[in-house]
Amino acid sequence: MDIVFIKGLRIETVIGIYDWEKAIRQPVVLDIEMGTDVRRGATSDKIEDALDYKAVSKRLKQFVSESRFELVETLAERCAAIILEEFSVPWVRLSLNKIGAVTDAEGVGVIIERMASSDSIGSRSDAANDGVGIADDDRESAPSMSSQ
Ligand SMILES: Nc1nc2c(c(=O)[nH]1)N=C([C@H](O)[C@@H](O)CO)CN2
Repeated sequence: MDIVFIKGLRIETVIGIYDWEKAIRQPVVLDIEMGTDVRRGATSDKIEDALDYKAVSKRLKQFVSESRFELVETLAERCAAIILEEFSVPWVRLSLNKIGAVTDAEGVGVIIERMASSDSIGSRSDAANDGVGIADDDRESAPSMSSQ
């Protein structure tokens, strides 16, 4: 199996077990590996035949930034479920790092590995690759190299 990955996806969210944490937004960083077969996309050279890491990133940014959970475990499980179900990924490994949560630690969090249930494999949903909700970040032209 091949892997499409997303590394260092930083998203602000409401997360934590303490009352003060429920009143602020904190960053979490996701590292994701998604099992796939890249040969179809490599053969056609078309994004329709590939697992679109940008579409996955966009969906997770939307979900995580709007979510409110106490445990990193819960947020990680929900993100993995979105990847498996909405993008027809058969296997995912997801690391969720709550950076800054523990003084003197680079990060804390969870790493989970999940597989899709056998009846959902192969039933790719529309959300996976239909370009839903294209935002400014989804421009087809190259981003400006200007620093302003
Ligand atoms: N296994 C976990 N342990 C802890 C969590 C968590 O989500 N999972 N959360 C906290 C607090 O919210 C902490 O991050 C605040 O600094 C403590 N332990």
